[in-house]
Amino acid sequence: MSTSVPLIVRLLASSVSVAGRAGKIVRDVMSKGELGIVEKAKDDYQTEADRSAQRCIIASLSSQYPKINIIGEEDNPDNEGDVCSDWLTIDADKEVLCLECPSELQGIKEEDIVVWVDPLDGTSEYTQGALMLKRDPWERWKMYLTHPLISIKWYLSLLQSHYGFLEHVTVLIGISVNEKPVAGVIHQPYYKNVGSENKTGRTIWGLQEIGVGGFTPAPPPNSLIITTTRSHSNPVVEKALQVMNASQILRVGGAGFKVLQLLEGKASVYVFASPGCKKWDTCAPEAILSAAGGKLTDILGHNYKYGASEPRPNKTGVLAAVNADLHNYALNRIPQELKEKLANK
Ligand SMILES: Nc1ncnc2c1ncn2[C@@H]1O[C@H](COP(=O)(O)O)[C@@H](O)[C@H]1OP(=O)(O)O
Ligand SMILES: [Mg+2]
Repeated sequence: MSTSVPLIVRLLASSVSVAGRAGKIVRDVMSKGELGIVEKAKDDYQTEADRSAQRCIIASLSSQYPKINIIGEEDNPDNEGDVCSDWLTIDADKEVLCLECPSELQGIKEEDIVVWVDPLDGTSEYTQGALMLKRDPWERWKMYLTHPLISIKWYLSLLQSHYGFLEHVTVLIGISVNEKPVAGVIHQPYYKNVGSENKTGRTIWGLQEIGVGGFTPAPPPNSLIITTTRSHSNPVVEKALQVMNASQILRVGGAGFKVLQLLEGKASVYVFASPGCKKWDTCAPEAILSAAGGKLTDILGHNYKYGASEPRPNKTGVLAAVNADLHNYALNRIPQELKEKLANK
């Protein structure tokens, strides 16, 4: 790859390619059927796909950009296994390589960059999707036949919803400079491909001042549709949803997938009034959403910082919207008392 291409553009192009490779690892681990699930903390799981996809991304990026600080969700002593040679990806997306470099980012050096990697956002949805994919079709029918109270319609919708969970899974690579997310990649390994011939997923990228690519963003819905967690709710999260006066609430997995819903016009605001998300969950989604004209902050309206020494947890939740007006609307609806509760946790 030519070094005459500005660093940030090269890094984004490399991240697009390696995210696709990591997505293939995520699918391969699922196909082999041995997920190797470990509970890292309460309700916080890790699988072989998280571990291998992270090793692929970090080894590939650090071999090309040795001075960049790369921080991954699965950075821990249990994740120091070998990196297969065919995981090492030094390709760079050709379309991204042709992008103009934003003026503010022209002179930056590797040392100024921190990359936040979530190799598999939506681990709970990945493991639940696996449950239905793995089960032998005959076992499934036996389950139906031996439970006469389960109607065929109910059974089919259960199957559908479990398959659907896999679309919530994403690979996230967020690029920050001077503590601010400036570029990012969201790769969806199972985009419209469960049971179909398309086995490549899709990759969406964003770059500050330039915009987003990989798909065309859609305008927001006409009424207020909120997207939020399906697996990490609690009474404070529910209270913050209630006050929004929304016409519909979508409950889906993963920070990456929720931001995709905003960009695709399926929802207009993402509300999560709880700790739980970490810097690697929000860096790439925030960069892409901002490049598309949206805004992502905590529930108090403050920006998260993405310097290497920042604490990993996003303790004061997530509030994101497709534009500043909707963000402001949602911010004003959240009661002061709820904001204080989160700030003092
Ligand atoms: N309580 C929690 N414990 C662990 N991870 C959480 C928690 N809440 C949120 N997350 C992370 O933030 C993402 C978005 O949250 P949610 O799906 O609940 O909206 C999750 O996919 C998960 O990332 P990951 O799947 O990478 O561990
Ligand atoms: Mg995550």
